[in-house]
Amino acid sequence: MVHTAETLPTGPAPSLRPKLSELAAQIAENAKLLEDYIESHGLPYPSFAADGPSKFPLPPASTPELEKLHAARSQVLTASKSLHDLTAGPSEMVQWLVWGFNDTSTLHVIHHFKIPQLVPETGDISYADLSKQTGVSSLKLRQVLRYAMTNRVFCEPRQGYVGHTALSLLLRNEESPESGWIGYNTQELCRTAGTLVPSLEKFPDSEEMKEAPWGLAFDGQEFFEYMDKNPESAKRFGVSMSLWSSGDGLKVAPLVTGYDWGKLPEGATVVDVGGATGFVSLEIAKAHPSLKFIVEDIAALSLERGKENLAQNHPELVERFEFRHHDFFTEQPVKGAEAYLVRFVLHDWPDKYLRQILQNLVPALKNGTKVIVSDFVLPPMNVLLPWEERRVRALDLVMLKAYNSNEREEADWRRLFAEVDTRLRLDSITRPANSLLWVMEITFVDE
Ligand SMILES: C[S@@+](CC[C@H](N)C(=O)[O-])C[C@H]1O[C@@H](n2cnc3c(N)ncnc32)[C@H](O)[C@@H]1O
Repeated sequence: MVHTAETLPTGPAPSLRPKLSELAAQIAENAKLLEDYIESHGLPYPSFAADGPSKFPLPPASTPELEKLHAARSQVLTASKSLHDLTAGPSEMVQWLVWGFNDTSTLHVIHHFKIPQLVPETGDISYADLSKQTGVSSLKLRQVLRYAMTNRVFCEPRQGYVGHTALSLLLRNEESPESGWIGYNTQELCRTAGTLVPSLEKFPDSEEMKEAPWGLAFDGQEFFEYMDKNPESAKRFGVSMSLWSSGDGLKVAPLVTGYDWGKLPEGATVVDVGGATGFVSLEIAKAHPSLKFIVEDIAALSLERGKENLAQNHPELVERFEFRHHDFFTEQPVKGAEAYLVRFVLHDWPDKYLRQILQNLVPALKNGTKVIVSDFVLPPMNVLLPWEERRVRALDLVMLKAYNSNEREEADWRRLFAEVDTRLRLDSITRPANSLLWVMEITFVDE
């Protein structure tokens, strides 16, 4: 039986006629809830100042109030955006919407000239001194930084001097996920802003990565090809991704507990297709001592790192792991394993390639084999709160820009599995608690 963990009602579209006072009341009510929790638990109070917390303080995952507080926070974010937009009015909104590139380009300057590293952790520095150290005129620096300050990136504690805020301080460490995120977006992904229209115009139906906005921005190089040739960019991309995985989104834990691995037979082998360093399999292995794993990837470096990590940090697991170079666009070489895990891989690929990846698994499957796909399942429009909706739609848009791909709704997944092979039976599609990724269990039925 196919079931969804969450009933996703296609709710009414968010009101197009909200009332200012009702939005304000919603904000007040939910903000009070959050504030009371923070104060009564002695958590650091949110602040723009450099000594403020780097994240909005929420309790740890096991706290019973967590869901309520998450919801309150989403309500505040959603209602305050509505209140802001409604009060700005359509004409003024147009001006700001299209100026979003000012936000990105000022961050680009800040990252490029290493301003966060030049501004002292405490205290401040004059524009003149920043100019000496960067070679950029202090007038121009002031123009850029004062705009960025309207986004809480740096502050001017006294006229002509720049100091850190909680946000800019996060960028002081060049290795931080936030710095990586800015580097990747301002130097790479941002270029697709200029190539989206040409890609849609020249290649309206294309499923080829080289014809995606990314390909057009990088002389026909596909995303993965580019990353292969630019290891520094690849590293930065990897670091920036941990911004998502360290949040509640892409953690491995929900897959470990959210799928019943115990139903696999004693001693079963799980093939982790596109498994990178095998970090996902590693967590499953710790919780399920009878399972064995074969981690496959095309990236030799990832496999090497995975092997090293296992030998150094988990020698007791080495016997249960194998690492193999495998291109998933060729036939699966490990035949007859009990399960094939494809986690966070398929969403990168347009339908045509997604089908090829799965088709290459089919010759290896035997009756009863499980194919476990863990990936995004896009909710229909208007199910999520608008704030969350925006986050999800942004991800979907990035799939288009980088890969000519898209996030899929439940109906898309069903269609795709059926197109690959009618013997692939989708048994369940569930979203583990606290996870952005869903888990789809498919059984190969060949009777
Ligand atoms: C987004 S990562 C997902 C990694 C991991 N499964 C996870 O859950 O985070 C996609 C992985 O697919 C691998 N990959 C890309 N193209 C591949 C190919 N043709 N064959 C095998 N692996 C490939 C990449 O090297 C990368 O490790």
